[in-house]
Amino acid sequence: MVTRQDCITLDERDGLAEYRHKFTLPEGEIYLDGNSLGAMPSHLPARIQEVVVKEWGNGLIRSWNDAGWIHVPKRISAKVARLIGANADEVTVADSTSVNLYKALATAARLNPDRKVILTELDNFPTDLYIAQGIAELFGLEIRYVESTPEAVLAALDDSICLTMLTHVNYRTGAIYPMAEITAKAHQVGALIVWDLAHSAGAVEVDLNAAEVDLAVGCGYKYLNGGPGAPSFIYVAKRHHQQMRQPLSGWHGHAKPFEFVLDYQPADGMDRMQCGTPPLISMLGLDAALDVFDGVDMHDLRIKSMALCDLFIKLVDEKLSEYDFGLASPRDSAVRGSQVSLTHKQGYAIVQALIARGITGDFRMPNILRFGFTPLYVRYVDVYDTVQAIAEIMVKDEWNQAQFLTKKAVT
Ligand SMILES: Cc1ncc(COP(=O)(O)O)c(C=O)c1O
Ligand SMILES: Nc1c(O)cccc1C(=O)C[C@H](N)C(=O)O
Repeated sequence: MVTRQDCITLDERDGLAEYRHKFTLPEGEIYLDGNSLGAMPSHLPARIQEVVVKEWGNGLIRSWNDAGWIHVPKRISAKVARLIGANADEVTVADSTSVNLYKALATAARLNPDRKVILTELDNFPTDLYIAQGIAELFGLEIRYVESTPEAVLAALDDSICLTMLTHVNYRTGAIYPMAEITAKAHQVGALIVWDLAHSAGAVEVDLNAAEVDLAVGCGYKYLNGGPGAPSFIYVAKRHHQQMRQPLSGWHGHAKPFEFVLDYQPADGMDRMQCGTPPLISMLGLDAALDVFDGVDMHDLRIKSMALCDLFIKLVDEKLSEYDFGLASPRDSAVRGSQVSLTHKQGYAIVQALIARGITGDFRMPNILRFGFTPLYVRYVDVYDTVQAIAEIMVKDEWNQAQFLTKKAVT
């Protein structure tokens, strides 16, 4: 049996423990939803204040040059690139994940014009599917949906596929696809691949270059902690840069934006993936947030992430065996991201009861209780206290109250 003291000891020995102090979390709260919205790095308010008051308020339009605003996307891109195994000139930060998916899918479709099928997975995150549906309509493509398993995806890859779009770490279960194997098979049949790294970047080790990935997108406000609605990133392998054309041909993606010429002429490299004026306040928030990763070895982070998740599963086995919980995530940490999802028919109410106790996870339809373990700020003792709290909620039927049973509009 794992004791609370065992967990405290693990925290004392944790090489990443000091990083928790770089975040501001509400006193007494256990936050297990960094896979949806990352926690706030403590230095962010001062930096945002400086951006607003000094750079905007005082520097006004001059700050594009004086404060270097014009170079911000490039600076951030280099920080993101390190976390996903890419070169700095293969990444740019702009827009939302949905918009970057739109650009990525359209770019891939144009790079492979003779093929007619987008291959994707049934349990992909809805925005990915909706964007693919929009692209399919525009380009006259067909979408083929397969079950969200590596086997189903590998079996469906044939020479009709134009592009494959998959989310590397499944948002509901946390299952990880074998990126290199699937990418290699896609290439064998002449298809391109677009990976969504929303639940991977900053949470698991990703090596886009080693896997020879064509395109990828990812989110700035989850494990990268950039703040609500922080811009996202897009990656395109260097070998596609010459031919790539994205459809959102805005002036920030123009070769000479300040010459104000009549015709669109795409900029070289990833600048081409820009569209309009970047949301600077948000961008600079992400820029500052990424500094938290300075000195973090992604391998160490992954080891802690796996240990937190394994501990959670072990404690669930020990303390919750009589309450009809299921495990929706893989038991094998090698194929599981930085989250663990349980199933329970009263999942929604149990999550609400936990939130009322100051422990934030979330609920995903139809019956999934989702717990994200962000290794930079979640402690082993938090894992213990969470499972202990679930056990108490079950023993006392604490979930069975009107305010926990009524679904909220946004969760
Ligand atoms: C896999 C995945 N892709 C994309 C998104 C979000 O995209 P956007 O930031 O455009 O809302 C999410 C979560 O919101 C997600 O889980
Ligand atoms: N992006 C979100 C939002 O605008 C509102 C509420 C939640 C979110 C999320 O990020 C959800 C998240 N991507 C998920 O994995 O379910």
